[in-house]
Amino acid sequence: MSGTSLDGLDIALCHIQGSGVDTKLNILHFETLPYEEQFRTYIRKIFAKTAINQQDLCGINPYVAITHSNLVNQALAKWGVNPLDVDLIASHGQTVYHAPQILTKDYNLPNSTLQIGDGDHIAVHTKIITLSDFRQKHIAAGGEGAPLAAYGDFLLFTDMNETRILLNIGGISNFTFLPNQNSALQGFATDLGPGNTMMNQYMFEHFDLEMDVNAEKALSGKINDRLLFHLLQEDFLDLAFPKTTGPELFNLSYLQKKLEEANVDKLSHEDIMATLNMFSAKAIVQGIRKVTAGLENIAVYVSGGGIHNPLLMQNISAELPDVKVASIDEIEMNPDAKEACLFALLANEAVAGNPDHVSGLKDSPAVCMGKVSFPY
Ligand SMILES: CC(=O)N[C@@H]1[C@@H](O[C@H](C)C(=O)O)[C@H](O)[C@@H](COP(=O)(O)O)O[C@@H]1O
Repeated sequence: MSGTSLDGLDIALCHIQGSGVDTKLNILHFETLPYEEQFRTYIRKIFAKTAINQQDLCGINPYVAITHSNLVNQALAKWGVNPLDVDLIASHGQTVYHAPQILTKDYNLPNSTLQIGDGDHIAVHTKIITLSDFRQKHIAAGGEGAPLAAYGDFLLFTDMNETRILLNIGGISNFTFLPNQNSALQGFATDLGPGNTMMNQYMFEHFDLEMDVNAEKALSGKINDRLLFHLLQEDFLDLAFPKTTGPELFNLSYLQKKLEEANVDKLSHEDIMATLNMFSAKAIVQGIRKVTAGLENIAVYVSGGGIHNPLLMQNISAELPDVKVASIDEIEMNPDAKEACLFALLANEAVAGNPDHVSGLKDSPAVCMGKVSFPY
């Protein structure tokens, strides 16, 4: 899995038995192998941009696949695993544009999303059968191509008594709502708004750093309430669930527009980072509050890069004093590995499962996803 933050490729070697609610998934190895600067520079040329050079897009598609193959081969060598012992690769690829109609407002064109890193190249370079391009069938069957985490979350983490919110804070934040098994409610998943993406973009632009490590910058700044108020004025945040978004909306132009609307000047970079941090927390908490009203025995289990931002986690917990907020570690899943594992599970469902397994989910079409590429 490679997400919006462009930090590296998340590689999970999973041993899977069974399918559907009987799936048993064990993580044998997990590692995030960092990207080199050249890779990030190429992706940034086309990532979430409306105008790009087509020759770049054409070449970056196999380049992503070859880079990912090399990283997978490196990981297997490091773990002492023979590629012939690996049944399948599930490759999410790299999202370069995510365009639901709510973003484009062009209703002649369907919802769309584009993940590059061609599966045939991965199969040939790793000699492992590869499933890729998971999001297209979700759209073909009526969805927005995301969040796909719903499927794995539903199969692996539904609990008898506890109502669970599985919150993933990547570049964009999303959650899967999993009512307990005795509830008449149905589970579903939705994006919420920015996770780390605006903070990361700001750090890159002004400090030439990939992220605000340990929230150092945000912790030394002061929240500007006017800017925060304007950041929160966005139609997307008020739309009904489910909905999806990306850095196509939540980016530095968005921040610039809000700075002008708020008419504040002389904010330090640190103040802006403190405000962006609270903006992500509030967008997340507002989303959670919409589903928790009137419910008891709720736990929020967090995964994704955001869990390493102490201020973000503190801001979220402080706004949810009546709800248990914990790392997804607590229900025996590595918070960094979760999304990679979920794609392994999707691939398992495609080859051994049944679309009916996920028919209990609301607003997530009951389909098996992924396209098959053979090495020879
Ligand atoms: C359209 C798209 O690509 N969405 C992904 C989003 O997909 C998850 C698996 C989903 O569909 O349920 C992911 O959570 C996030 C993680 O980002 P990173 O933590 O890797 O930065 O990136 C992107 O928004």
